[in-house]
Amino acid sequence: MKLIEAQGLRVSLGEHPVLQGVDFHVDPGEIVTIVGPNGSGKSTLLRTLIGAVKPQAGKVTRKPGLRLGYVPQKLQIDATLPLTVARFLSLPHRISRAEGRAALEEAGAGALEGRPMSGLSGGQFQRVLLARAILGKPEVLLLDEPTQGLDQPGSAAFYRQIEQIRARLGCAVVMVSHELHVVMSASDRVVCLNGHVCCQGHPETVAQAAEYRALFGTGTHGALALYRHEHTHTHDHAHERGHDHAHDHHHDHAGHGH
Ligand SMILES: Nc1ncnc2c1ncn2[C@@H]1O[C@H](COP(=O)(O)OP(=O)(O)OP(=O)(O)O)[C@@H](O)[C@H]1O
Repeated sequence: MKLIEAQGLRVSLGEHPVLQGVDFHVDPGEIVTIVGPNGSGKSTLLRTLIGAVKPQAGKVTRKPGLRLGYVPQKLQIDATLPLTVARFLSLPHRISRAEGRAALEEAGAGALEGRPMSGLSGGQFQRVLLARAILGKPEVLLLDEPTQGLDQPGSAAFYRQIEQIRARLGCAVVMVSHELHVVMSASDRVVCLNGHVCCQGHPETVAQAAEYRALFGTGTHGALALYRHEHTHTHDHAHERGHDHAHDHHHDHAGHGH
């Protein structure tokens, strides 16, 4: 059974049509990444999936009793509220110190326990929200641009943490990300959104798709270079005729840059 299934979504915000004819689903345990240009409706899709935005047409079906963990891109909290990270985690359900620590550790925010919420950076804040989401033992974890502001090694480390969380909880993960290079290798499925679903599938398939290339160009170093690279590897040992060929392509693309 699918954890979440959306069919024919149409969402307008104010006068602005944001999503049209969007179908989307989440299977148990999979990592799905939503990519797309700025303003393409990625955050709106996540918010519609969790029920925070009502679609004008279409419907979202969630498995009855589904446990969701949602980490928004931003969340306003009152800066004058004296609230430590540990206290924030035990609202509204009390948790033990050990549970709080373990969740922070798992979210990559181990050192933040005693810090005031109001003093956290955007990235630290999201880690704390992730820790809070983990405490709810979600079946689906939805993350809106969780690697924003991280450098490349930082994001790669973050994706490894997400995979560990998935392995331990067995949860599905739906993420929005701009970081094509890292995303492509960390996802089971990529959905490319631009108001509608342009293309979707296995990361490699999407990276090669004409619709994806039209949006992101062929200068997405990582995404394409990564796969060229893997491709040459498989041929390295095989000593096939195709080897030089693949190798040439690799340089070709790297050379084209943007
Ligand atoms: N409350 C709102 N009222 C009117 N328009 C809105 C509202 N919220 C978002 N929008 C518009 O809807 C469109 C989609 O926004 P959304 O945040 O879903 O895009 P996104 O793909 O997540 O963008 P980004 O990559 O920049 O985060 C944008 O053009 C945005 O300006």
